[in-house]
Amino acid sequence: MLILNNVTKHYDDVVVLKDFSLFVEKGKIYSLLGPSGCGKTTMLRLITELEKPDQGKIELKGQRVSYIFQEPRLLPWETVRKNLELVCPKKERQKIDELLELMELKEYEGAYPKELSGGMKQRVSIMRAFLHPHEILLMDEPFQALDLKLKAILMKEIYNLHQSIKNTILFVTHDLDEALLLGDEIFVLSPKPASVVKKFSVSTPQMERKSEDMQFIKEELIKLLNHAPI
Ligand SMILES: Nc1ncnc2c1ncn2[C@@H]1O[C@H](COP(=O)(O)OP(=O)(O)OP(=O)(O)O)[C@@H](O)[C@H]1O
Repeated sequence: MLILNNVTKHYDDVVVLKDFSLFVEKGKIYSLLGPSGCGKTTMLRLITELEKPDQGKIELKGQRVSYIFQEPRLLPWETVRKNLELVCPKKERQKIDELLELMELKEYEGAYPKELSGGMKQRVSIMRAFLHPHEILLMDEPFQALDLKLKAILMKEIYNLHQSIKNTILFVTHDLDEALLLGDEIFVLSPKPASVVKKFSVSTPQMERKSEDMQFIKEELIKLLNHAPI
């Protein structure tokens, strides 16, 4: 469980979050859908404790946090394998080989980040986030720079990994289709200062979601977002 209780955060005279509250249950995927600049990244930074709220409280209850950023952020002077080993406890290193196989990057384990394409680097950073011991995974628009095919593959892989370790995922995006494909719960955020405008639960399992089944929620989301263009 993760609770944000009436959190307020401002930078100089800009109020980014005001009385922001969120209740997150263990083991679910939450899509947080909100317009650009509404304060999504700020909220994630507060959860990682990189920043402190001005008011309110964030309760992590001892859970560890892992993070997938918008861009890969790998250590450029280390190989793919070393980038992964650095976050992975020694006794769990066999997982690195399993993941390299799964992500079809085994033959690149000795390569340096500059030798990889953007999509390959983002795959390594996804592996790294899953190898880092955690209960809560924060994903900050991780598919932004990727083409549609790779995005679909990675979303499926992230879902499969989530199913195997049952982590809690907070997935921040401004892409309606991404939010609908991955979330068990979808929270629509207002423009800055962000607040939760509406919540939707999606009961259809992720791998069985077809666009026609999602049409109703999609139309509702579009109506809400039309008041806050994304
Ligand atoms: N360190 C900072 N100092 C000053 N202002 C900041 C800082 N970090 C964020 N902001 C401001 O806070 C607001 C929210 O930024 P944030 O990055 O949290 O939004 P976001 O919803 O993640 O945006 P995007 O979808 O474009 O990534 C923006 O107006 C931004 O300029």
